[in-house]
Amino acid sequence: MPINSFKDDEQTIEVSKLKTLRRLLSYLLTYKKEILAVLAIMAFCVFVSLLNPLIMESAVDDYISKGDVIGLFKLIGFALSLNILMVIGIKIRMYVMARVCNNILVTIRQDLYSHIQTLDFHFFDSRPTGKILARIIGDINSLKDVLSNCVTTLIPDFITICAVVIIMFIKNPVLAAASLISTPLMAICLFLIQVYSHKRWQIFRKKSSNLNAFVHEDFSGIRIIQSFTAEEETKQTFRGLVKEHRDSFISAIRLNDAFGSVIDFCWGIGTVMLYYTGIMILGTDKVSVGILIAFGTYISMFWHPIMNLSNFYTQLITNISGAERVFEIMDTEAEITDADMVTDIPSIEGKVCFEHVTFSYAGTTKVLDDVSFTVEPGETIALVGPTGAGKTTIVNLISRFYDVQQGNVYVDGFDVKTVSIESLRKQMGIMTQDNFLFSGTVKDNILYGKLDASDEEIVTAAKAVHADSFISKMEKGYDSALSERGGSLSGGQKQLLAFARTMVSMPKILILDEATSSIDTQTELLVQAGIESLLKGRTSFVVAHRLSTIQKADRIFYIDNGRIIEEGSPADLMEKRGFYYNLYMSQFHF
Ligand SMILES: Nc1ncnc2c1ncn2[C@@H]1O[C@H](COP(=O)(O)OP(=O)(O)OP(=O)(O)O)[C@@H](O)[C@H]1O
Repeated sequence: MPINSFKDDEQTIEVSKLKTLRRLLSYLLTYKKEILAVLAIMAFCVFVSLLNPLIMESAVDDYISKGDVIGLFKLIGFALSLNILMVIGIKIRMYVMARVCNNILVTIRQDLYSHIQTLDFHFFDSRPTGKILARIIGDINSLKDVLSNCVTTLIPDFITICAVVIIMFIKNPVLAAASLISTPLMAICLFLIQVYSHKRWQIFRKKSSNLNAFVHEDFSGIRIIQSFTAEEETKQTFRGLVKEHRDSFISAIRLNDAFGSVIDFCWGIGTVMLYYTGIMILGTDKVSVGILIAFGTYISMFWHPIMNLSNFYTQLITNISGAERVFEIMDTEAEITDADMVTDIPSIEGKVCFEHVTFSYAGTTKVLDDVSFTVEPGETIALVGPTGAGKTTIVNLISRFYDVQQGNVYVDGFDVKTVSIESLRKQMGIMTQDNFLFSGTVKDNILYGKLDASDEEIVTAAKAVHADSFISKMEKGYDSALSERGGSLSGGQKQLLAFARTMVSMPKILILDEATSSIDTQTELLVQAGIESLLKGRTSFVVAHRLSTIQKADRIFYIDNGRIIEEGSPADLMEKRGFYYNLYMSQFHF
């Protein structure tokens, strides 16, 4: 997957608008009863509005012209009652549809969120978080009106148009043909406009997404920006993105305006033709004043729904690209998934074996090249080597965050591709340098390691890694609230808390990827002691640049250029005076 950033527009897959709309509308099926009720109300409203011109015709031709005042008042009373009922019906319809549509948005949002959680690192590596947010929030919001108007506009207006056309042709084909003469012109113009309009709205959504991605990235890194006084540069980038966003909107909205103008123009032609023809043939046996007045109403009853439909269509064109973007992610399949008929890995001992593993992220440059090793249960392995050598990649493959292209990774003799990912990762504890903490209490954060952990287990884990002392000093202890990413804690405290989170899960395999980098030397000694006692008999992989943290490792793998080029106990490697020895000497300046 190519890497996308806020600077690049996302590449979306072209899907037919009809297919997208059908898929969106399928969500309405869950609310059949509500939709049927709304349609029944709408049918009543259409019936009343179609009856109104006939009542008017009758009022003129049957009552006013004959001076029948009582009859006229009765007719008005009847029409008034029907119209009041129609207004009540419209209110109920609006309430029901608002509820249905909001429920559907909740469902789509939940579906999308759940699906994104199943996606693997490849997906998250390839796009900024802000662009994912844009789809979950903005794009889904844009679907509300489309859904609602599909039921309240599309169906009743379509029925109204058909009914009006039929009534007009039944009452007087000549006047009907004159009134509708401009419809073919309208159809051609609207078709041409929509082709360009859809493209422009797609561009607008991509620009919104870029802006979202930038703002998210910018505020996530605001401390860096302020410390390097780079505010002016980021302001300029922001200005550029806002301008692109605005321009793309203006370009798209300009075409939207064209829809209304075309309809107004065609409506005007139809009205002129109706009255011209009507006046020419007025007084002949089939054209009375009442019919001409009724046609005047019918023509607006024909063009009003057309205008509504065109507004709906504009809205559809504007927002369908949001639906396309939402469904595109829903259709994205994780590359790392459980195989068919997968089984859970049983409780493991912790043996890890790499067999001729070759791996690359993008399928081009080899990051690991024919790596083989076996680690026995309970062994502590330190991975050292220059930056970018492939240390993190090795530990990522053990947890199956990526799949190897060649060779195999085994845990307790099970190929990691053949067991369920959940059962595998549940038995591992992974700590990275970026120890992400969530907003919530200290306790909530530790519970992420084991959701059903008791208070006692939480405190034991925290004590084991010496996090208990600083947590107890906090105002509310384990119930103290943390801000986003643990912003209220020091770097070292964040790491100790992340340690406690990992410890509480009692993993059989522990991965510490630069996990002690923010801890001061004094704390590091304490943590080291905690880890040693707690992880006795557990397999652990420690990626470390600070060699002081790995002196008690059973074996050290020196990685360079995706290969293990030196391996042995710390003492053996020191004696060998090879790569590790040189690294050690350079760090401790002997
Ligand atoms: N998600 C990724 N997508 C593409 N390439 C990646 C990704 N992660 C790492 N790489 C590349 O793979 C190579 C190995 O990276 P890795 O993180 O395994 O190195 P490392 O030895 O852990 O480095 P460090 O000590 O600096 O953490 C690097 O060249 C890096 O640029």
